[in-house]
Amino acid sequence: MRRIIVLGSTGSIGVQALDVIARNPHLFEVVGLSAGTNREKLAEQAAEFGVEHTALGADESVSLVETVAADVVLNGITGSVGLGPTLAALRSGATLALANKESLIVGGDLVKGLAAPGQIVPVDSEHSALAQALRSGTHDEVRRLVLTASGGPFRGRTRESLRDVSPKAALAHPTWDMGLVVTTNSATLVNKGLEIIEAHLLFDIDYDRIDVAVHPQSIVHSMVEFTDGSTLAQASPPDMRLPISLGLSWPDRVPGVGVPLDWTTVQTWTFEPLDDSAFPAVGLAKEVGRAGSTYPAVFNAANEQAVHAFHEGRIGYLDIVDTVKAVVDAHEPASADLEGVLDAERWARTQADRILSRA
Ligand SMILES: NC(=O)C1=CN([C@@H]2O[C@H](COP(=O)(O)OP(=O)(O)OC[C@H]3O[C@@H](n4cnc5c(N)ncnc54)[C@H](OP(=O)(O)O)[C@@H]3O)[C@@H](O)[C@H]2O)C=CC1
Ligand SMILES: CC(=O)[C@@H](O)[C@H](O)COP(=O)(O)O
Ligand SMILES: [Mn+2]
Repeated sequence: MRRIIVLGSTGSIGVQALDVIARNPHLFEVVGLSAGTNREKLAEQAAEFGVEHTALGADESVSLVETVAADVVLNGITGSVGLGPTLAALRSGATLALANKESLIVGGDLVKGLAAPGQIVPVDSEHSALAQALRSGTHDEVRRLVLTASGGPFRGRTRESLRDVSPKAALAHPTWDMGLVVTTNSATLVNKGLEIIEAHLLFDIDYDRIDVAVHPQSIVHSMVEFTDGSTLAQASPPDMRLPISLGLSWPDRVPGVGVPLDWTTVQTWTFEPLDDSAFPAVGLAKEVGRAGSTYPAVFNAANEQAVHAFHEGRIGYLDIVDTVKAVVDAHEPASADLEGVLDAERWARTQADRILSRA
């Protein structure tokens, strides 16, 4: 029986994690829950799962992780505000089931330096797929990683045709039902950029050997190409409960958690290259990842500001990545210790807000 803390329990990842747990009471027990502001839903969940310890906000989430003993902390918080809870989870010695990719990306070596080997289990679907495929070979046998991308709701469009797209259109993800920020990031392809940095940090593969293939069906969740020319892909219908369950029970699988593919009906899986001119965020993220230091934190923080401005109707879709690029270009890297990262984030948010107010 594993004791689980679910951070961000009221969100898309959190609710699906509780569904997995509710269906497998012989495997998991919830010992702590946290949310941002949604006190009512948090209280309902605590009552349903008989949980004594709850927290609201990032600071209380840190205290929760520090005071409640758990085997696994699932970080399903959205945004880089999840950094403190990620660091606390690693310090606690629990396994960190990581959906909150932002904390790894902004924390970089800081997060990696705290993590024992195998302590971080990725929940992001692509990285879960890679982790599963990587069980089949050694690090030296890996030639490259290929992350699949759905392409988002604007796949096939030119940059100019995207100038006036609405927030509602950006939230119409073709294959996944997720929270507002990650869904918007899928529409700009910033999500795939963040995921390249996440893959580099998790699996120690250099950026030249991490590629993206657009796969609109979101059935193949990513692939590992090995040195002998063999490629292993992980495939399953798009349902986050599978990678979430692996995050909670790694290295074991939870029987029945997902519905397998149906091989008795005709289906077509397609793959195509990414259009870098319409979606420059992936190339920019690779540059940022290569530059390292405080650049990834700045990239992410500027994006978070821009995404919120877009949904408040203050800027257009194209302004999101244009703003991120302008902030990254203006950044002077600093030491990437915790203070340095937090300073760089504050600087990036202020800088982004200045640019956004003129957009
Ligand atoms: N949803 C998905 O399918 C996938 C998500 N991810 C990643 O998982 C993470 C969560 O995404 P998702 O579930 O979609 O997001 P949601 O917006 O649906 O949920 C976010 C959760 O974080 C909580 N939260 C927000 N701010 C704080 C804070 N300051 N302190 C504590 N909790 C906070 C929210 O609480 P409240 O309800 O009170 O606001 C909510 O529970 C993101 O990093 C995302 O990129 C990765 C792959 C797939
Ligand atoms: C489900 C998941 O892992 C998301 O991060 C997903 O990858 C988003 O889809 P895109 O491929 O459109 O970014
Ligand atoms: Mn993903």
